[in-house]
Formats: sequence, C-alpha cells, structure tokens
Amino acid sequence: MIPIHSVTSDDLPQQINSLENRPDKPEEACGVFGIYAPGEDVAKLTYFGLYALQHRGQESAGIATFEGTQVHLHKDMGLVSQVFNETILAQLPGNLAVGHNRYSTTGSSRKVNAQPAVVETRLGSLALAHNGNLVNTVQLREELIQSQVNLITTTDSEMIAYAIAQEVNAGLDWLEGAIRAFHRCEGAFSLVVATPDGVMGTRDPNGIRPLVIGILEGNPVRYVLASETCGLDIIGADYLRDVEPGELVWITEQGLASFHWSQQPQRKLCIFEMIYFARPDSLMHNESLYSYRMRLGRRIAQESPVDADMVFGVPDSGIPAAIGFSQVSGVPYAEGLIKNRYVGRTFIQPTQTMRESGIKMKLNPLKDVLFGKRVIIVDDSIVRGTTSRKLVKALRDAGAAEVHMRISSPPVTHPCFYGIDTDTQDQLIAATKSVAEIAKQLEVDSLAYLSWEGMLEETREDTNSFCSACFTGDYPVAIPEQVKRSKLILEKVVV
Ligand SMILES: O=P(O)(O)OC[C@H]1O[C@H](OP(=O)(O)OP(=O)(O)O)[C@H](O)[C@@H]1O
Ligand SMILES: NC(=O)CC[C@H](N)C(=O)O
Ligand code: SF4
Ligand SMILES: [Mg+2]
Repeated sequence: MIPIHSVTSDDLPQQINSLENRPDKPEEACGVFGIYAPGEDVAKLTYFGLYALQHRGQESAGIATFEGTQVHLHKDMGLVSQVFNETILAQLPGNLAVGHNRYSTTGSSRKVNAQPAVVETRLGSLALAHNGNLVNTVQLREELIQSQVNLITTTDSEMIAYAIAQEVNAGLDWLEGAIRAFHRCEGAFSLVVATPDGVMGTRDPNGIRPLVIGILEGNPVRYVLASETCGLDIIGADYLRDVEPGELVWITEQGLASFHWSQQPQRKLCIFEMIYFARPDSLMHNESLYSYRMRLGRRIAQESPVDADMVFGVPDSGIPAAIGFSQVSGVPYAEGLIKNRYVGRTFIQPTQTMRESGIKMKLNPLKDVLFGKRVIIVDDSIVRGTTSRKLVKALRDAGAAEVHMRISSPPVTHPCFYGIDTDTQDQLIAATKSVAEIAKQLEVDSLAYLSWEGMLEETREDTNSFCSACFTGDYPVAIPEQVKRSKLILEKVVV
C-alpha cells in the first residue's frame, strides 16, 4: 500500500506527449472505472471493471477507495492481475471507488505517474482517473505554477486534479470547483473523480473518449461509470446511458444528478474507438462494435472486391470485418492465422528487433490451409505497416499463391493528440506513400482501404459526430503550435 502522495519529482523534465519507448502501432487509450455502492466490496468490483478494460492500457493500474473521509490508494506498474491480489484488495475498504488502467500519453511511464492521482483540498482528498489527453498542458501548467500550486510532474491528468483542488480551495464546492476546472482544460478528457461525498464522471465538450453509466440493481440502486460497457457487464451492471459531451454526473447518497457545464457541446467521438480500440463486445450507439466492424467488412467487399479462395482476418481486431467481407463477397471465411492467446493485444515492442520477432511470436500461419491458395487478409488498420509487412511475408512463406489485403479503415495520415499514440507523422506509412506504393512495399498482389465515407456512413449515425482527424488532419479541438510541431513534422502528406 502506498500512502496518499503528492507526486515526487523523479520524472522531470518531460516533453509534452513524450515519445520515448513507444511501440510501432496504435496503443490503447486508458481505461477508467468508478462506483458508488455503499455496502458492496467496491475495490473488488473496481478490480473486475479494470480487468475487463485491460485492453485500454497495460502500463500501470490503480484503485482509490473512500471510507468516509479516509482515502485508500494502491497503484503500481503492470497489468491489473499483477498489481492487485486478494490481500491488497482487502486493504481498500470503502463506499465508493475509482480505478485506472494507463497507457501514457503525457508524462512518462513510471509508477509515480500511475493513476488515480490523489490530491488534498480543504474539503478532503480527491482521487482522479483520466482517459484522454489535454492539448493545453503548457498553458495549464503555467497557470497552476503561477498560482503557487506545487506541481511536480507533467502528467496532464494530475494537472486536472490540481486545477479542481485549486478551485475548491478558493472557496467553491466540489461541483462548482470541478466545473470551473473543466473549463480550463482543452482536449480530450473522460474523467472519474472520487471525493468523500460522492463520485463524479464527466466528458469533455466534444466527448472524444467514451464514458458510460451503469446501474447495479438493489435498494437503493447503485451507479457505476466505465470507459466501455464491457466494464459494466463483468460486474452484472446494466447499461443506463452514455455520459454526454460536456456533462457532469454526480453520484451521491441522493442518487445521480446531472449538470451540463459546456455552452457548446458537440459529438466528436473518436472513430478509432469504434474501428479498433474498444472491445468488440462493448456497445456504442446501442449496438456492439462487433456488428459495426462486420459492416465495415461488408462495405469494403462492395467497394473493393477481389476474387480469391479464402478470406480471413488478422487476429483479433481484423476478424469481424473479415466475416463481413466473406458474407458479401461469397469468398469462404477460413482461419489462416492462429494467434498465441498468451501474447497480449498490444505486445510492447520497444525495439525494432523485438517488434519483428513480436509479430512472429503472436501470429502463426496455418501452412496446410494456405498452401497454393489465393488469400484475402483483412485488418482494421495499418499504422506503420510493421504488422502487415511481416504478415504478408509469413503468408508467402507458408505457400499462399496470391495475397490480397483489405483494410477496414482509411489510410492513417495524421497523428492523434487526444489520448492515442499513433506516433510522429513520418512514422505513419500512409503519410508519405500512396496506396500503390504501400502495396509495393508490403509485396501484396492488391491492397485497398475502406473509404472515409464508408467508415462514417456505416456508423448509421450523423457522420459529423465523430473525430476522424488521423485520417484527415481535421482536428476538432485546435492544437497549439508548439504541441503540433512535436508530431506533425512533415511538410507534405500524401492524400
Ligand atoms: O501497422 P502497424 O503499425 O503494425 O499497426 C496496426 C496493427 O496493430 C493493431 O493490432 P494489434 O497488434 O494491436 O492487435 P489486436 O488486433 O490483437 O488488437 C491493428 O489491428 C493492426 O493489426
Ligand atoms: N491514454 C490516455 O488516456 C492517457 C491519459 C493521460 N494523458 C496519461 O498520460 O496518463
Ligand atoms: S485523431 Fe484519430 S485516434 Fe485521435 S481521437 Fe481523432 S479519430 Fe481518434
Ligand atoms: Mg489488430
């Protein structure tokens, strides 16, 4: 158990959107979970919630519980199953809790930067867990320092916690203080915040990252917040609704109260959540992402048909689209690759050698199935192209006669600043190469990406209600020049 901390200085200096030790593929955004359930084992329920949200961040995990005014906190580097055990969970009593799985986007990947961030205020402690990434970190940090806030790290999440504390210490209550602080933040933030009085959940005015509300039946009903509905399912909570962009929900012994704090809310959910990041069994817009991803496969089969003997998906995230492709094209669906189930979704690959061998460790072609066949492989995205390049070679080595590749999203040409690390622009294969050049480099017989319109229309929602900036460069929240320059480093991008 670690004591309530005021974070120490061992990770200074940091650059904004620190890029060191990044793997070569899109990483998950963080996972957050919150619960108000007096009488229940809130730590254990949070543990299960985080377990279901593990795919959103695998660097560190943490849980903070409140027992009256007393906060209990445990966090460390590693997976949820490595950070917690029965003994540790038993030392986290309380009526309410928040938890976090981290993939770092601002501030290095170190224990000191693990979340929840706990800070003290005149009304007691607050514990905050954040999914997303602020773009005005430099300005916010400056403001906080100038107002004598003793900031020690550069994690954007901790700055939000200190901004709330600052407003509360200036005399505001929890709600007013939090709302004042949210107005000072720009970028992406889905937050859960625990206080001695209750749990808050909010989304930024664009609702870039998801956050859902669930209820645990009982008398009285208990409320749960989670990044995705799979975090509700695992504890038997029913999905109630999404937290709206620019909405604050405040869960206390009085129940759930809602406040709309933004004057200009709009829907700009990250489309990458839908095509890749979130779990396929999670619901978005009242349907599973599995169904949406299958439609993407159907759509690309219509847009870019090709004749072949079999079609299969790149495990895991390419599979639903491959099934959809098969349904429309009539090309039989088969298993051409077997994934080692003990290799995580995002096998962290800090060096090129490890990246290359990582793919080999993760995916193995079925030689007897592939030999002499014309195959179509479907994946959800190509970012740097490392996976595709290795895979195509492995399929050819296994004896495939033809290899056709279909990607169920458009080419990734721009980096993300809102909580997903898609690397600097020069690392994105489609930023510098045309589709024909990529096909040549990957050594495929044909390559086609889904159209941008197709990706958005298949959501069956208003096509303006998504962020798709990594495909277009059209960022819904303006990126300050200094931050832009850290990742947008190419003069000319291929479109
Ligand atoms: O072009 P690249 O830079 O190689 O990145 C893109 C690849 O990475 C992701 O899969 P991931 O390995 O995370 O696995 P999953 O499908 O098991 O989630 C994605 O689904 C692509 O396969
Ligand atoms: N991926 C995320 O959501 C990261 C949250 C936060 N920016 C951090 O670095 O911890
Ligand atoms: S830039 Fe791409 S990954 Fe980032 S929030 Fe927008 S759609 Fe998602
Ligand atoms: Mg994948």
